[in-house]
Amino acid sequence: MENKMEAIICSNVNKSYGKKEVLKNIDFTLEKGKIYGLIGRNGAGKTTLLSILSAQNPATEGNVTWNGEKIWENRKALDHICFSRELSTNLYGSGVSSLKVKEYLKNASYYYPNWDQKMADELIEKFELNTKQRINKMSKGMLSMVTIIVALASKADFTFLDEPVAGLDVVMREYFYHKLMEEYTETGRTFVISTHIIEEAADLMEEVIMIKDGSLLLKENTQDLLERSYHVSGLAEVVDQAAEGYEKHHEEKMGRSKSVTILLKEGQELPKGYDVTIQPISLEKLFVSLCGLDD
Ligand SMILES: Nc1ncnc2c1ncn2[C@@H]1O[C@H](COP(=O)(O)OP(=O)(O)OP(=O)(O)O)[C@@H](O)[C@H]1O
Repeated sequence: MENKMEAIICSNVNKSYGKKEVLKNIDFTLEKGKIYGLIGRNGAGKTTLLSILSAQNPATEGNVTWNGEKIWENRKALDHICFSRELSTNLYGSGVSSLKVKEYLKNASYYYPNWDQKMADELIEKFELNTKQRINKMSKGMLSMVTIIVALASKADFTFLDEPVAGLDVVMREYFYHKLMEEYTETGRTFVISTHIIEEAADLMEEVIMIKDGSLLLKENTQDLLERSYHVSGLAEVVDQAAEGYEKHHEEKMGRSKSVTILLKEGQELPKGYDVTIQPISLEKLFVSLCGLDD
């Protein structure tokens, strides 16, 4: 199949609600054929960003383009973009919550031009969903299943999922990760997945997009990022000497001991010759170091 997928470019996007700036100068490119992990603390701006990237919400300033075209009110561009929003049982006023699952999926099938009913049916069966059930009678995990079905069956080139595994049990989470990888490998679609369960999904993320207080903290290949991130611990004064000149985060003192996370810059090597312990760090720990309470 001809690969027609192109990049989505987010240029200097700002979003304010009244005086509150929720997104500040977000500037990045989503390349075709990648799985991105979008991580940030509660309220960091992840959902707002995804809603702007899919033209469900207007930016206050800045632009989002697909294949060079602005996506806002652009049906052609939006045919290639799916943001399967988190459902809840009390979507007041939207009319969605009183729909039966099959009605909700039917609507989605009309909206997405490449809708794959076979895939939707397969997922419904695996998730053991009763499609006659109304959205407002479903459990949190079941609601996640419905949003996953819409995302995968949409076949959209750029597909965004907002905390897709919220409420799913571990068996279903594993199944979702497996299905996502399978779909990604077969089609080369682009996925952006926000999640708070970082470690579980870390292996899936080719790139990490980290948002902190509405700003883009980093966007980097996951492997590269982890290969330059280390935890240094030992006697406080020795750690201070060893970490001199490095980008430091999340310094923690415990009596005479201390630990710090360092991020190597390009060409920088690990400290040598100091009596300290230097260990690689997990993505989750790195996230806490960069976005945690103490920094
Ligand atoms: N419609 C709105 N009106 C006013 N403020 C809003 C609105 N939607 C979001 N916000 C605010 O924008 C900020 C970012 O919210 P957003 O939902 O994008 O964060 P998030 O990173 O997805 O959080 P979480 O991980 O908790 O889901 C929050 O401070 C939130 O209160």
